[in-house]
Amino acid sequence: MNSYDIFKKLTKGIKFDQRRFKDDFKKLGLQQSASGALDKPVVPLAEQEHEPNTEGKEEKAKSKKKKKTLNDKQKQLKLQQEQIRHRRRQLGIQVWGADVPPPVEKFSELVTDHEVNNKLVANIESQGHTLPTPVQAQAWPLMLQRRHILASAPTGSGKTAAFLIPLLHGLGGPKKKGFRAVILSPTRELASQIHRECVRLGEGLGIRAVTIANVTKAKQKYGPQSSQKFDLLVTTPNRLVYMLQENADGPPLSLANVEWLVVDESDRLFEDGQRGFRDQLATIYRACTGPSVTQALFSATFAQSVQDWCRLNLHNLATVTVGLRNTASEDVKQHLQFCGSEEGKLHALREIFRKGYEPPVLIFVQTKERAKELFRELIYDNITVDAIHADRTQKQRDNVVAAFREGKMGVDLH
Ligand SMILES: Nc1ncnc2c1ncn2[C@@H]1O[C@H](COP(=O)(O)OP(=O)(O)OP(=O)(O)O)[C@@H](O)[C@H]1O
Repeated sequence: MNSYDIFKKLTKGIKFDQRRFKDDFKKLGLQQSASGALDKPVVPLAEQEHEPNTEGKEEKAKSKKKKKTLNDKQKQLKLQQEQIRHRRRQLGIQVWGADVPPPVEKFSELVTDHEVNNKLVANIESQGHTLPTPVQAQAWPLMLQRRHILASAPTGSGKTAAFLIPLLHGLGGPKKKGFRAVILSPTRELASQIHRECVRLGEGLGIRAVTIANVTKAKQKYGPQSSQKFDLLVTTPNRLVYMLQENADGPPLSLANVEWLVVDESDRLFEDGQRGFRDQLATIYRACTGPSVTQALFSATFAQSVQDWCRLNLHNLATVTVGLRNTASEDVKQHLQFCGSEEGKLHALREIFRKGYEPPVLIFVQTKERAKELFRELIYDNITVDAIHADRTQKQRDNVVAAFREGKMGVDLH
């Protein structure tokens, strides 16, 4: 026990006048505080470390608390991310790209989390759908953020509504600015189908969606001299390219105000086929001269060439794949029939029909010549069959689709 300890013990509870006993304090090695009250003794630095430093303790506690909050936040974030990954796994969704938002779980989230018009959500619910399909669940939040997207999901997985809902939301309502959204589809029939769906989903929003039935009339209706009272165009690329060809007064149709460009069945449109879709697409992209054009490409299969193009041309692209890449829908039963030769195909087909079949039946062939040939063969087999190909008029094509939809025709050739 040193002198200070002894002094402390002896003077416990007593206050000293430090000014009066200044010399004694000095002798004892005690320090005077500014207030004049007995203070801590001057202790060498080495000893100070052992002194209980309450200020440091507080800071340590604060930083510990801060660290804990940070850790808690990180843990929460990790948990959320794991939950999102789990949900994507459950839905068979794979995503690539930075900061991809979580998939939506319910239609109502579109209203609560993404400020989508109630009417639009009511329109999709009124079709009897209860939950978003996987491609819708992931494409909606992405497109609502105006991200470029490349999505592949099986046939019949609801891709049309996957791009239509964000598009209709983005357009908001009618404006007299001409076309602000363009949807490209490889065939006129598909374009009409998308247009029908668009009208159904957009009911009550006032957005004017049109499709080109006749190019000459369309030039007058949608040209620069028109009222510009239209917002969305659904068309095949070749019709649109025709409408973009310059004449003496400039192009008959302007895409200068386009904000959205959607390519449906993008893998087919990107094929290096005889119809040169790529060149047509390039012409259309060039005509969309607006300051910001969000692009969305949807298809049933995943094509590497399409992804390469998107990565090269679209900033901050998000890629979404539903199911295993390039596998058929699990809802479709498939059967592989070996036919041996070209002629064998017809025999095999006849055998299938002879055994009995349940209409409607759709047969896809490679070329219009093949469609014509097969049509000529089947028409004599007492089968109600018709064909759609590029040599048929729009009226004929529409009639075939109508008869097929109404069940008046058993077999349709494409
Ligand atoms: N959320 C949903 N729940 C149930 N059915 C839906 C939903 N959304 C769309 N559908 C329906 O699924 C069917 C197929 O949709 P859609 O034609 O959009 O598929 P798709 O993926 O575009 O197919 P394809 O690759 O053949 O063009 C339609 O009848 C559509 O009304």
